[in-house]
Amino acid sequence: MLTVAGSDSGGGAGIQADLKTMLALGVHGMSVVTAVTAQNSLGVQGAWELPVEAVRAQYRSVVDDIGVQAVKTGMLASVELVEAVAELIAGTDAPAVVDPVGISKHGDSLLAASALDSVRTKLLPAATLATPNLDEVAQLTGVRVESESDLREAAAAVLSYGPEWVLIKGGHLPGDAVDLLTDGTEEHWLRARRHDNRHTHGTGCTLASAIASQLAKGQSVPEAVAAAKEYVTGAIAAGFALGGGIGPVDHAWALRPQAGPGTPSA
Ligand SMILES: Nc1ncnc2c1ncn2[C@@H]1O[C@H](COP(=O)(O)OP(=O)(O)O)[C@@H](O)[C@H]1O
Ligand SMILES: Cc1ncc(COP(=O)(O)OP(=O)(O)O)c(N)n1
Repeated sequence: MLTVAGSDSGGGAGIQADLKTMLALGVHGMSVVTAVTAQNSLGVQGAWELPVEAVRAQYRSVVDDIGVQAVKTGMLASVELVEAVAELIAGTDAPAVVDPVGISKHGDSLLAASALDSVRTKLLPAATLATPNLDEVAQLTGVRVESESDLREAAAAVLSYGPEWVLIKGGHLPGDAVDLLTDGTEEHWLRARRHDNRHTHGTGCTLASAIASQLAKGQSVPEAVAAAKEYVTGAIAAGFALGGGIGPVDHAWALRPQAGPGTPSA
């Protein structure tokens, strides 16, 4: 499986979260790095994009020789990278999970405002599944979700840009962690108990790469999302208290059920 995303030096989100998730779920992980961030549990201290040429070359190297069963996209940073990646995934015969990463949990921008229109008109139409969080829904569609009852309106607004499926992540709402998956016909509500654990850095990347990993194994979109929700919920429950701020989820939780949550060493 292939992730096209930014690097998080702290290892909680981005490429690092994606590769750990793929390993935990038993698929071969490959990566196209779009940007490098200096990032830790306190926030993003710096970000540098790679040239479009470097992103295209990484993608072609992997796809033309090894092949891919599923692609996941994350931080794309700029108009140029969004448009190049949209073209690459549209030309690849594999399901694409698009996580339209806009802003980190700490409020740091990971996408230029000027790129929003390209996300709407080029990237989302190339997606098998888009997985926006509530801030990204607001940025992309103007719909402000304040409760579970607004999730349908948000899903319809995102679907109008052309992805086959959308998963609206309600993780930022109070109460249970409820997400809505729909293709405009079928509706699947995914509900998990909210874990009162502040160490949730990387939840969105982890969920999207878990979904793509399950798609790579041949599951349908609803099956892949259900399995991925279970994986991310376990990873949040076991989250690590690393650093002085918001620590990462525990990507390896399912590999060491005996160890119990929250006992890692950096
Ligand atoms: N505290 C929590 N307990 C359980 N599940 C959560 C919690 N926070 C988020 N989730 C779930 O984690 C997944 C990622 O959602 P979210 O955190 O909203 O994404 P993002 O990282 O993109 O902001 C969703 O399935 C959401 O419901
Ligand atoms: C390099 C990089 N990519 C994406 C994100 C956002 O990740 P996400 O899973 O949404 O987690 P939070 O930032 O919300 O904790 C990132 N931070 N860095």
